[in-house]
Amino acid sequence: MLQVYLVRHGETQWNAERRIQGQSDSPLTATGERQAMLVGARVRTLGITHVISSDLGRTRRTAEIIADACGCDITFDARLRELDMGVLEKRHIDSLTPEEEGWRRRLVDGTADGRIPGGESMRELGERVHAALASCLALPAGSRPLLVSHGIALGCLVSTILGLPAWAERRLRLRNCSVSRVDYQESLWLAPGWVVETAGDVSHLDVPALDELQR
Ligand SMILES: O=C(O)[C@@H](CO)OP(=O)(O)O
Repeated sequence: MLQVYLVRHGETQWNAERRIQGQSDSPLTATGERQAMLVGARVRTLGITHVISSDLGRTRRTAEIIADACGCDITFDARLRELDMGVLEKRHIDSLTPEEEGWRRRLVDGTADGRIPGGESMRELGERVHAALASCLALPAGSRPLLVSHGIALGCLVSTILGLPAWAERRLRLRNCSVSRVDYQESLWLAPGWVVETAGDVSHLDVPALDELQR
């Protein structure tokens, strides 16, 4: 059975500052670098064969650290990028006007085609992250890939695999450098297709990361 590991990148400067990134970027903090090293130490014995990463800087750096621990090359896939959050990118969460907060809330309150001006809808995000995951099915038999991506992107992926709407991603806390696992099963008896084995495991981190709402 194909097992795919899903890792959110390490803490970044803007995560720590509660600043919206989306497809904008900021570097890992020293904490983020350490988190990535702890993921590497955890997964290096799991037989990871491929590291596939969003091409944004924070995921690239996280993937480099993990791939080094696993002795793998890295493949970059832009479909694993974070949700494009349009005109709100780079903005501090606490600086948003009520109208701007409404744009963000529309993304999480069930409007599949809602979007922040200049940004991407949850429907569009779901389509591309599922396409990226499906690509793992074409890897050689016996492959065990690890995907490095982002909070909303991975939350959307896991939520929709569970049969929840894409916007349920806000109800699933995927902290920095959390490890999730999804398996692809062919069974006719149980639910064929992707199943969630683990979501948001941080037991390998010495200090569980805070997410932007907890800071
Ligand atoms: O883009 C961001 O600001 C956050 C949102 O959750 O995502 P990530 O830090 O995982 O890229």
